[in-house]
Amino acid sequence: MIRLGVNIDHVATVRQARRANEPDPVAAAVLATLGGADGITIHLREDRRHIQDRDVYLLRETVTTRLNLELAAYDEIIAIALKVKPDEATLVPEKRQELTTEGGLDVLANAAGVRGAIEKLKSAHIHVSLFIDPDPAQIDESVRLGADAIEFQTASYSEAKGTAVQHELEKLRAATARAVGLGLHVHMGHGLNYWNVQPVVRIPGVEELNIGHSIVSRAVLVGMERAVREMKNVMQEHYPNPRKSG
Ligand SMILES: CC(=O)[C@@H](O)[C@H](O)COP(=O)(O)O
Ligand SMILES: NCC(=O)COP(=O)(O)O
Repeated sequence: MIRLGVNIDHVATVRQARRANEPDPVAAAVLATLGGADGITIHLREDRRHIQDRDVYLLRETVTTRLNLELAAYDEIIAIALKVKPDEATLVPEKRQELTTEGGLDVLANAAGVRGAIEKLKSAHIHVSLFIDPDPAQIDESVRLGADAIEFQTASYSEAKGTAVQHELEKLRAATARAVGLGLHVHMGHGLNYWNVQPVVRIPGVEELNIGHSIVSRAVLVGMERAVREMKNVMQEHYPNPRKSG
């Protein structure tokens, strides 16, 4: 079965709306875990618009599953990662002016910086993933740079309309097959929700999905534990079961 990493960034977005102390992402992580989350994902942005340094340190102490820290390759943030030692670090692109992450990290254009970041993180025995487009050249370079895993950005798929949806799904299927063939662990994330996740869990070779905004949006209405449980149920219901296929 595919693991679910719950991204709790936007619990912190609600807190930061008033620069208050609640809702606490640490409490959200406990509830997400009770709901069946296989890991917790957080994005410590350079502009600290949501997750704060304090959240990262406390979550390292309290997360009992896997802590995945998303970060851009800024020296300051890498230094925090080396201190905190998350189970996994996912290198992502980042721009202050963006509303949310836009596309995948261009590991070809940023090879030197990405290689340096990977070397530092792996020297601290942190599993490294690269958040990239489902593109053969990006996959091949990720292998050359020494990544343990890649996370295909699914924004292009989640924002697709009409016939483009199947085209984007096919890109994800082909990219996953290529990456698995090259020995990479394959994750996916960005813009996945309770409906568009269904075809994604049927892609052979995907090991983990990182889902945040749609789960937090549901959690605002029904609570985090139930929102995560419902996502796990959708993933399990649509995951290909060899026994079912007869
Ligand atoms: C990399 C990615 O797609 C998300 O995990 C990331 O966290 C998005 O950034 P925001 O959560 O700040 O929108
Ligand atoms: N890397 C994707 C992630 O962690 C969550 O993205 P989203 O579901 O908040 O769009």
